Amino acid sequence: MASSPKSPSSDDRMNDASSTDDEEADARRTTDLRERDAFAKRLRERDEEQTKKRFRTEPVAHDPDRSKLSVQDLRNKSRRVYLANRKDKKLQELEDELADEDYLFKDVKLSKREQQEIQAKRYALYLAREHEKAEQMENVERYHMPTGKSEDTSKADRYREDMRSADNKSHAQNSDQRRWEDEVIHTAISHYGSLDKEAKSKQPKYDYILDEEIQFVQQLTIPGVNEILQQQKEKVRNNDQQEDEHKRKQRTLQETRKTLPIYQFREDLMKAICDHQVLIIEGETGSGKTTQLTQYLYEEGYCEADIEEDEEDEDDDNEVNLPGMKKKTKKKMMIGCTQPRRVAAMSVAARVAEEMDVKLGREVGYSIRFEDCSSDRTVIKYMTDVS
Ligand SMILES: Nc1ncnc2c1ncn2[C@@H]1O[C@H](COP(=O)(O)OP(=O)(O)OP(=O)(O)O)[C@@H](O)[C@H]1O
Repeated sequence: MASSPKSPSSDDRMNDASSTDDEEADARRTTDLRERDAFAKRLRERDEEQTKKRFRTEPVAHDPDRSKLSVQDLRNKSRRVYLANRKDKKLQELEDELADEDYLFKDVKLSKREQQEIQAKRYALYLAREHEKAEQMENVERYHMPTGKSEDTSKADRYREDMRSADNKSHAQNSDQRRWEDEVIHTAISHYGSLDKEAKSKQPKYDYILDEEIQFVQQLTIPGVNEILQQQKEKVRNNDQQEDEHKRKQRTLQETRKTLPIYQFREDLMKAICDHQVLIIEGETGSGKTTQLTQYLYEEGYCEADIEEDEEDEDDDNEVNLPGMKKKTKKKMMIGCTQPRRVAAMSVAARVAEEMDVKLGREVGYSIRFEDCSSDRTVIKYMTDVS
């Protein structure tokens, strides 16, 4: 016999209703919590996107080379990076400045100095850009000739080596190319032990001073008053010394002239020359015939002769010229001396110029084939027979 299902009592119905309500409330809470978390996550992500991160704390990979770097190396590297950035900044500034000047003073008439300044800036910018281009060409991957020096040989080389590995990845510290170079360099260097090795190692080691450093220091050093005075004194002293030296040399030359055999016959020779039209003088070689006789004649006044002129000089107002009276003027004459060889003519002329303390080619000169080293002032002239 089928029994009819038992209809739920009012209590049961109430219980059922309350459990359903609880479940719904739980589900709502869970959903709320999930939505809150999602919202908080979205907010965090958005904030992160909008925040500028100045410092990224990334884990530093262990680099064995890094630990070898000394503080000085690090300083150098940091300085290099700073200088590179600074250069870019300064160039940009210069470019902007020139653009501003172009824009502002395009139609204004600038003074010469201002124009020169702008031109100088433009030229500096041009040079800097060209330098940059050249640097880019340097970075092109290519074979670098090994220098044959180890890295700690010199500061300059170390710097170059460093730049090389930074420029070119294929030349990095552990690359094949680099290892091969190091190996070749190592085999090319001989190592010998020495007895005084210990003593040498105790000697103070000096660092290389680069030219740039010297210039840098010199530029910073402004000479003081005492230094300027010292420099001036030194200049005066040098001039005095030079003058003294010149005087001493002249004195020696004049004394040497007097020691020549011909010197003691000077008076007799001058008299004989005065009395005779043609004179043959015979003397030992080196006795002074060529160098001294010409000078004696000059010193006796044979280069200046009184010449009588018929024409009256109109320019000279002070002189009274009577009609028919002949006027006497001084005229420069030249003493000529022939030499068998061109070299002899040149050499003797140089010696006589030195003894007379004049410049070769002025008062004393020479004339040889294809070359005439004399002037209107020349009074003693040496020449070869054909010239
Ligand atoms: N070019 C010279 N540089 C230095 N000294 C020179 C030069 N020419 C001549 N003398 C010096 O001058 C001196 C006189 O030389 P000089 O030529 O006048 O002699 P010389 O009698 O003409 O000889 P020679 O008969 O060989 O021509 C020489 O002893 C020599 O010491």
